[in-house]
Amino acid sequence: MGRLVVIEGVDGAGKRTLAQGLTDVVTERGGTVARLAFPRYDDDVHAQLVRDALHGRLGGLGESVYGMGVLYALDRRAAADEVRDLLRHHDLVLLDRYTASNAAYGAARLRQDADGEFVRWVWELEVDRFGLPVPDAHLLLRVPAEVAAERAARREREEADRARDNYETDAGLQRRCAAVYEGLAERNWLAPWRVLDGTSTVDHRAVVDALEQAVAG
Ligand SMILES: Nc1ncnc2c1ncn2[C@@H]1O[C@H](COP(=O)(O)OP(=O)(O)OP(=O)(O)O)[C@@H](O)[C@H]1O
Ligand SMILES: Cc1cn([C@H]2C[C@H](O)[C@@H](COP(=O)(O)O)O2)c(=O)[nH]c1=O
Repeated sequence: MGRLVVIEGVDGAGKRTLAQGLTDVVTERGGTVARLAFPRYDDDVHAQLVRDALHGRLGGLGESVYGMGVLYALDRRAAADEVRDLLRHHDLVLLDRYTASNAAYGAARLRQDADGEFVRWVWELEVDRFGLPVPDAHLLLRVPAEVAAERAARREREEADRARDNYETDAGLQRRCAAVYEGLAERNWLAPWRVLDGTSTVDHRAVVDALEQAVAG
């Protein structure tokens, strides 16, 4: 049975880049890695509705924090069997965002913290009610919101189809979200958290070593 590891962080923190770096190290060492990124815009109708809402195309739905939370969660619910199957066939299943993203962004939108009602609701919905696979570990890429925003803006200029959405252009939301993530990590919410400094080059070998030790220990 493989390990389920989730990468979290604000928009532009470098999650996709970290996922690729960790994948390279694990495969170099002979292991197998499967990756998913949530929302699954290419595969799931709930994720496609999320995208519409994030770009202001679903009327008032995007305003509803709980409504958005349900759509994100339904995308994961639809992926749950696939995640379980991937865990049976790979050493590492690496997720770019998962349940903690819902907790962090929703709480930040409602100006709550990691002990707030919204974070509890996400756990009740996604873990207790939907029975989603629980991660073995979270990796939080800690990056000042300004740095992440600059990276996201640069990526928007450089890559086609990467126009920033309503969350990505909201600097206050990104700052509050970074604070909620810190609270989730302090509490080891849902699973253990390891915080990585995303402002400099991440040592991918050291991260994989630490994950392997955590599994062995
Ligand atoms: N450690 C780093 N130092 C400098 N630039 C980085 C670093 N990691 C990623 N970047 C750059 O920052 C930009 C955003 O990175 P990436 O796409 O990995 O972020 P992300 O967290 O997956 O973003 P999003 O959540 O918005 O999809 C990219 O242009 C990437 O090359
Ligand atoms: C999975 C998930 C994501 N979000 C937020 C985080 C981002 O701002 C957007 C879209 O994600 P992307 O990585 O930029 O494609 O949605 C969320 O609030 N809840 C979630 O479960």
